[in-house]
Amino acid sequence: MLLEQITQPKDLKQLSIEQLEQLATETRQFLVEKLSVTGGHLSSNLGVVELTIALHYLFNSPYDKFIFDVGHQSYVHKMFTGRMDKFDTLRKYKGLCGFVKRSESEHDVWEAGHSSTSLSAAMGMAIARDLKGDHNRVVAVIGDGALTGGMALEALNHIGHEKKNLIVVLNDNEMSIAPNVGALHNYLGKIRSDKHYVKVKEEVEYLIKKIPAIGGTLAKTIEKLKDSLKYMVVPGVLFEELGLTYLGPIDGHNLPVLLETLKQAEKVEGPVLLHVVTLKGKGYSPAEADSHAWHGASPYKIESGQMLKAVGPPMYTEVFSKSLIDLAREDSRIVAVTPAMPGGSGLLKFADEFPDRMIDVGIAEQHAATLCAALANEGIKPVFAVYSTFLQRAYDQVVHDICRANLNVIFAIDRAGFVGPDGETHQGAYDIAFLRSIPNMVLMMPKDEDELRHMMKTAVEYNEGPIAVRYPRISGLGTSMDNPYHTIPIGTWEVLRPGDSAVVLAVGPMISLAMEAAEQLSKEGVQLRVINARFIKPMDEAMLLQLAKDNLPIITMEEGALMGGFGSSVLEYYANQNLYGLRIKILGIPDYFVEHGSVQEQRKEVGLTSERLVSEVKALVPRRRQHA
Ligand SMILES: Cc1ncc(C[n+]2csc(CCOP(=O)(O)OP(=O)(O)O)c2C)c(N)n1
Ligand SMILES: CC(=O)[C@@H](O)[C@H](O)COP(=O)(O)O
Ligand SMILES: [Mg+2]
Repeated sequence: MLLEQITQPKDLKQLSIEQLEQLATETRQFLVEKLSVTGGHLSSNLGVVELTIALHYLFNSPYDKFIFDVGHQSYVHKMFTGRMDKFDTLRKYKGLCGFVKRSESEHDVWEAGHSSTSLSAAMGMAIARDLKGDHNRVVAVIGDGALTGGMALEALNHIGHEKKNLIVVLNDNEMSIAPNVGALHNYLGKIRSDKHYVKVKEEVEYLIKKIPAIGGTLAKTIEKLKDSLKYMVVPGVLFEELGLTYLGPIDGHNLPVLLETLKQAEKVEGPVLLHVVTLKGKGYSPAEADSHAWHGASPYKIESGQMLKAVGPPMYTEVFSKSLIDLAREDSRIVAVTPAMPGGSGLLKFADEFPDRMIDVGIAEQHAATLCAALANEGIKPVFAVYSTFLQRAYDQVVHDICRANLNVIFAIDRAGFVGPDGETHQGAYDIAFLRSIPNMVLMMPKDEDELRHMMKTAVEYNEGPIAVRYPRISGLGTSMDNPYHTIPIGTWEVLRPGDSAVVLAVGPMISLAMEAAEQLSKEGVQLRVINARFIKPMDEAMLLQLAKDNLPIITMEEGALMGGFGSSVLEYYANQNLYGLRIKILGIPDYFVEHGSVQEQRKEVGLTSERLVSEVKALVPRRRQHA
């Protein structure tokens, strides 16, 4: 096994081309075996095996800097940089991160998780290199999906202008998570598949070489035409026009061609874009057949390709999906908008039933947000389906185009709270803090999957401006969902369990933990009142004032950043009401980035547990009341 010989990139350099090809085969076997147990981004990594081998074979990481866009396709890079023995801990608590991670290796020079940042990073590193008088190469690997992200186009604009030496490897597998979309995708498709380009390009290049032999005025004319002739047939003319030298398209699985073209790229003065065509999922037939399903794979049986899905109540995403379809059947104004996450956001069935009312804009959250604003402006009822963490990308559009204009946009914010294996770059930790401070925004979170249905109904019926419902990346509680849809009065909380020793204002999945704690405390004579603080904004002020009158200790509990979160808004409220002297404790995600692991492990790490709540209540309730 060649793989066992590779502990550092320099070990690759001793191998022959045939051995490198053998190494590629062994690498794929390793990935398929390891990820059958851990899960992870299988199809993307299977697609970049030869590319990653070629980069480490030719260049000298970490002196030469490799930047992986998103970073979900960096497993092969991790294998060749001394971390093969850690793959059993991939995306596990305190184990190997599923994205590039500087603390893991000197070869990990740039972290990501969110898409489309690699070209900006490459440009920054190229400018820094030149300012320092260094001469290392800078190589960004960006996918065709990531290239649809606005940041990538901002960076290309700058790269083409500054003409710094850097290499952009466009890994074009025609897929984002789902099939890629957009004009850029269509353009790349034309280059990839139009044999006309290749044929005519060869003839033109042959002709151009012959010009000097023709001589005379004809040669001069053709010479003048040369550039326009070249541009007519050179694929990638878009990139050439932007100031990059375009090379390709080449087969991204053909090692000799990859090596030859990368060597050619290295000699070019200024920025180069090398267009490599790959197959997402290559080498494992289930992933080749459906690279969308195998983008974020759960553990699976290798032979059958059967993923081991958790059994039990539906994920909140599934409940969102079904309720949206139910509501859209009754209301033709409803349109769903997704920034490249139709599968993860639960919109595939919606798209099947309403193909004209599901809009995938590519990895373009900013565009998606303002598109929704304009749809609402024209009387459509847009549902912006977006992960909490990716909504961060569109913050100005939410403020400037949606909330300021007070437009009826519905935000269906999935992956709100801890997300588990994706870790710190993907935690849905900040949407409470960054949304509640925007005027006109309504923000709610259901206690269970049934309440999510009614919150969707409430959102569709709401016509006073933007309204957001956030829900977590977990299964529901198994509550019945037979109740007919009804609306919930905006800004109303509900008492789920009476109690006169202390009060907990719990948000979303924290309610289950609060009910467990209340049960435990009641055995010790402490009656914890549990309130479903289902509207984060506006809060239920009548209930807040009553709680002040009751003068019981109050604990807030949210799976969101403490800084500026729901608990903060409760503290602000009482301070603004000059209601001092209340005993209030706020529980949430502390002020640091929580790394990958399971949701349960992440909650435990930050103390979002029923046990923690029990101890905090006991600390606040006078001893005499504990035995009442
Ligand atoms: C800002 C942002 N939006 C959405 C995502 C979710 N996401 C992760 S990978 C991916 C698709 C990337 O496609 P591509 O760059 O072509 O890489 P491939 O997996 O095809 O190799 C998406 C949409 C993200 N990581 N960041
Ligand atoms: C790499 C990336 O950003 C996505 O693939 C993300 O990992 C999807 O998350 P879910 O698995 O929660 O859909
Ligand atoms: Mg792709």
